[in-house]
Amino acid sequence: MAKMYYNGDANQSYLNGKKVAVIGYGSQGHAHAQNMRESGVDVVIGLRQGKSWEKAEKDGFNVYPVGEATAQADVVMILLPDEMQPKVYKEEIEPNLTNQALMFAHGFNVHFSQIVPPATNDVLLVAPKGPGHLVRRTYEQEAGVPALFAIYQDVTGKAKELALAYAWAIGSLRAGALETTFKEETETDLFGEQAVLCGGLTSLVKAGFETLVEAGYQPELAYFECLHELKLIVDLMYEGGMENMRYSISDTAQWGDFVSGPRVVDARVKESMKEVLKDIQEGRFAKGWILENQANRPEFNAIVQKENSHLIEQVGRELRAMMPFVNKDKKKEVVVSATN
Ligand SMILES: NC(=O)C1=CN([C@@H]2O[C@H](COP(=O)(O)OP(=O)(O)OC[C@H]3O[C@@H](n4cnc5c(N)ncnc54)[C@H](OP(=O)(O)O)[C@@H]3O)[C@@H](O)[C@H]2O)C=CC1
Ligand SMILES: CC(=O)[C@](C)(O)C(=O)O
Repeated sequence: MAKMYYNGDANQSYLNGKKVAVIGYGSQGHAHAQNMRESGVDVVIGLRQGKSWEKAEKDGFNVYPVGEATAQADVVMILLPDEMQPKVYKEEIEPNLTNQALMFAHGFNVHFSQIVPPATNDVLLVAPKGPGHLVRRTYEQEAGVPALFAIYQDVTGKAKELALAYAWAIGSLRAGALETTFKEETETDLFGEQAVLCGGLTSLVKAGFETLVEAGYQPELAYFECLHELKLIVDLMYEGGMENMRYSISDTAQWGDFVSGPRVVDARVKESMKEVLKDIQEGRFAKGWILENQANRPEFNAIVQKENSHLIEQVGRELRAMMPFVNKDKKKEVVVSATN
């Protein structure tokens, strides 16, 4: 087993007296900034004028243009959208670099040479293995999201100490951190989000939903069966593996799992996964994503429109509106129709 790092492995005072500039205040940025502040770290935010700037100010942070935040910091954590990073780095971060440590939460731009850091600075990543809003929510629950960390360049000899102190400050060492490389983090993160977590899962859920609806079953029933219940099943796997989930479901469901699962996700699926991984490893995915953004996202925007109008999304919106507890973190007034 690889070595996992936990709270006791970090020099928790390493960031004392140091200023961390979090560049970006979105999914990851708001979580890192708020968690670090509560861990006693001096945090400033680097942004452009806009909704994030207003939100960060409302959350009590000192917000500066990216260059100014970079210039005053000892550590710069870039939490901008991957496709925005090269331009902002070139125009606003690089000109303000002296000896700051440069940090990322995903290795994409360094690994695919969209950002070439100076040889004079520590360069590292701390990548929580989970959505930013859960990095924040679990921190508040005295828990944390596990993270990967990688050292790309260690000029000071302190890069690993910084990585562990940072992972501690955002709460990830409560769950554990694993050392990796920029290449391994980038390739596995892209693969996981494409073939399993997001791409694979949404395709499977939609296929299941469409199969039931096309066979004449009620869309609401198909939603509950193929999407809503998924969280309940995955929660059991999260808590105790597939064994725990299988313990909790019926033996009928377990038998169905064993005899039908491999028919749905058969050998062809694994072959497709290997092709997806190869596209990532050989840079074809990265090239396509970079070009899509350079062309101002024609395909991306069209697919978003199509996906959001899928029947499963329409049905889901209606059902979730009647289940405000589903989004307990979002304040929703319960609209109780006269017919309820
Ligand atoms: N989302 C996740 O859960 C995870 C993300 N990551 C990585 O974290 C990094 C950040 O991703 P994520 O948090 O999802 O990003 P988001 O899209 O959620 O947030 C991006 C932030 O950057 C700001 N921003 C965008 N463009 C600019 C600009 N030109 N100048 C200044 N600020 C700008 C946005 O502000 P504005 O309001 O102005 O648009 C926003 O605050 C990425 O490298 C990603 O791969 C890693 C693990 C998980
Ligand atoms: C949440 C996460 O880690 C992802 C799916 O890789 C991402 O949002 O980049």
